[in-house]
Amino acid sequence: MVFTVSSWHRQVRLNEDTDVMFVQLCFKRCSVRALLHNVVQQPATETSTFSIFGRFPGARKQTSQSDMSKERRVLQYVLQTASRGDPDSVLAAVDKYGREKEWNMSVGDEKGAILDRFVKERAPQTMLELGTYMGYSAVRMVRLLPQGAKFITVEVNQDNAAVAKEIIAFAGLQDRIIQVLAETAEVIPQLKSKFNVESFDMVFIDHWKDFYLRDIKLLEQNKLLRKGTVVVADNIIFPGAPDYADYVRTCGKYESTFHEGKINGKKPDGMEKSVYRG
Ligand SMILES: C[S@@+](CC[C@H](N)C(=O)[O-])C[C@H]1O[C@@H](n2cnc3c(N)ncnc32)[C@H](O)[C@@H]1O
Ligand SMILES: [Mg+2]
Repeated sequence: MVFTVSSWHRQVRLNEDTDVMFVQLCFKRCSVRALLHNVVQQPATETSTFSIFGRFPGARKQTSQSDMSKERRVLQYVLQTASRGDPDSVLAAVDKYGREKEWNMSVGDEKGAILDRFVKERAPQTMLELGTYMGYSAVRMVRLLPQGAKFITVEVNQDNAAVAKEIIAFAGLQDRIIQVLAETAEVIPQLKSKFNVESFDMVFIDHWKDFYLRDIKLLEQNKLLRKGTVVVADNIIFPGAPDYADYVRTCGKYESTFHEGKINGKKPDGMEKSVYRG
């Protein structure tokens, strides 16, 4: 059996013979016990993908509030405190929960405001997001898109995608967002044929940081970028995507600039805006 273990910035494959110390080295902030706990909970399929930070399909049933995943607790808070059909109130609720109760890896309001500016400036008719998570950034961007714009967001974790679906519907944006449950490398080559897009005016990259470089190259190879496409990548400083930042700044294909913004008002981070030269 082969397992894929992922955190929010790294993914490794392992099998029964993999040295646990190797896995722990790959995930410095995670205890071996946490990793093994998740390995033994996996159903015995040939290949399994799971996150060390979430609950997995087929894992224990949630029987109480404290047993719920963090993402489900955020969803519950949104449903209880935001106003149905009001995207701004949904964003405010996710931000408030993150600040006052439990942090989550949504882009947040400080970097979100920078993202808002980029979306307004570009006014994309076609947009792709890599990494939906709970749908916060999708709601954030789609509320500013011109009517009739096509917005596709890709997520590999089905629990996250399910929470995002409910948050997006509560915000009233279910008819304006195409949610795709897939691994980005698998779906990028199929975007043209399956979703009838020629290329994207804007792309937001915010999935596992090790995949940024692989996936921007895939977007280039599949001719999904064109002259003027704005590619925005989050978490350039923390957890960091140094190989990606180096590529967009030095390969000559992009006009690239860094935009600073903190995580939760504290931790230094920022986004890279790279305009494809075509
Ligand atoms: C940082 S979160 C995205 C946050 C979201 N953009 C927001 O700001 O609201 C990263 C998400 O990317 C997903 N992900 C990671 N690698 C992926 C891949 N290769 N394909 C699809 N989704 C992936 C994770 O499951 C996680 O939900
Ligand atoms: Mg991010």
